[in-house]
Amino acid sequence: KLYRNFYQKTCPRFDQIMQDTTTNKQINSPSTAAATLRLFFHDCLLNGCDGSILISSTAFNTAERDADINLSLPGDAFDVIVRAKTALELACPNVVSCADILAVATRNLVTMVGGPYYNVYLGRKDGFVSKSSTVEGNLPKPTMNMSQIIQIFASRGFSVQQMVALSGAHTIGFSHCKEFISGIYNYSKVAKSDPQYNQRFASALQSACADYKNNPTLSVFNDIMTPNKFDNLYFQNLPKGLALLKSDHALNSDPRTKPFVQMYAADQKMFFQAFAQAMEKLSNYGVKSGKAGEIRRRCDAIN
Ligand code: HEM
Ligand SMILES: [Ca+2]
Ligand SMILES: [Ca+2]
Repeated sequence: KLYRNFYQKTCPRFDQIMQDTTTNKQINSPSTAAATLRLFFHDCLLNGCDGSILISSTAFNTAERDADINLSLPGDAFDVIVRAKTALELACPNVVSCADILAVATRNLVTMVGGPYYNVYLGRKDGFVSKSSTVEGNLPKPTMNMSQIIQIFASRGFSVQQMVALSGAHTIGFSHCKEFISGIYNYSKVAKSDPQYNQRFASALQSACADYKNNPTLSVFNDIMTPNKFDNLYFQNLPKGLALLKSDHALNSDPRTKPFVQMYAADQKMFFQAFAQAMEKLSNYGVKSGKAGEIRRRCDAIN
């Protein structure tokens, strides 16, 4: 259903325009890569990779992006999509879908910050449905237990190993204090084999988040070692007690996921291969073709 050179005839400058737009945006706003990767993940898990996350609410419909969990999706991620769409509409009107733009922008940005390249096949149509009421339970939350998280991925055909590889996305970007605040005060000292928060890390987080109730924008890097570089340091941090979210910690303590954490911590090449494969699979998940979708004129509204 998807093709490597889908826009070759209809929009020959597609690749170039995508490359220019993502590069400019990332240079001017370095948080764009992580923002867009999370946006893409949240798009694909609901209704497949169909740009449903890009739709704005109207008087008649509260859209996915206004569900609680999506309110923290940064404006920079939406902005890079709007910029690419604007440039593409000038070059080849009514041809390129917002879903394709989001998939390619994500790949370009991941590669730009040091991550692996993977192929993104093209020809996705944009979906007609985006409802905030369908979001709950369909996206992982740090408070879920590992069985719940595994189930969210398994129901979409992703193995435990692929879920762990995809979680390596937390090698870039940040989390708001409210996402991990409960863990940094009542963390317990446990056996060396299963460290929870490193004590100094927990105190640093406590001071970084001291004022979070007054200032809900306070946030901390997901990977304190190399926050802006896509690498395997996220996995190396976990056994050291330097994971930020409860769900990150859990990857290293649950026997189902720990072997993969160890593997990717030891070997960045294996992580990159697994991540690239899993991202290619995610990019194809639930894509729409034919009458099941459309080419949106604006990414934030159904035609
Ligand atoms: C495994 C279960 C997962 C859970 C529980 C989880 C949860 C979270 C939470 C709570 C945040 C912080 C959001 C904020 O405060 O703004 C976050 C950030 C992020 N997540 Fe996940 N996530 C998971 C998996 C994934 C996957 C599979 C990807 C992508 C393939 C991903 C990509 C990201 C990125 C890139 C950020 C940083 C966003 C930014 O800097 O703007 N996450 N995640
Ligand atoms: Ca979607
Ligand atoms: Ca990193």
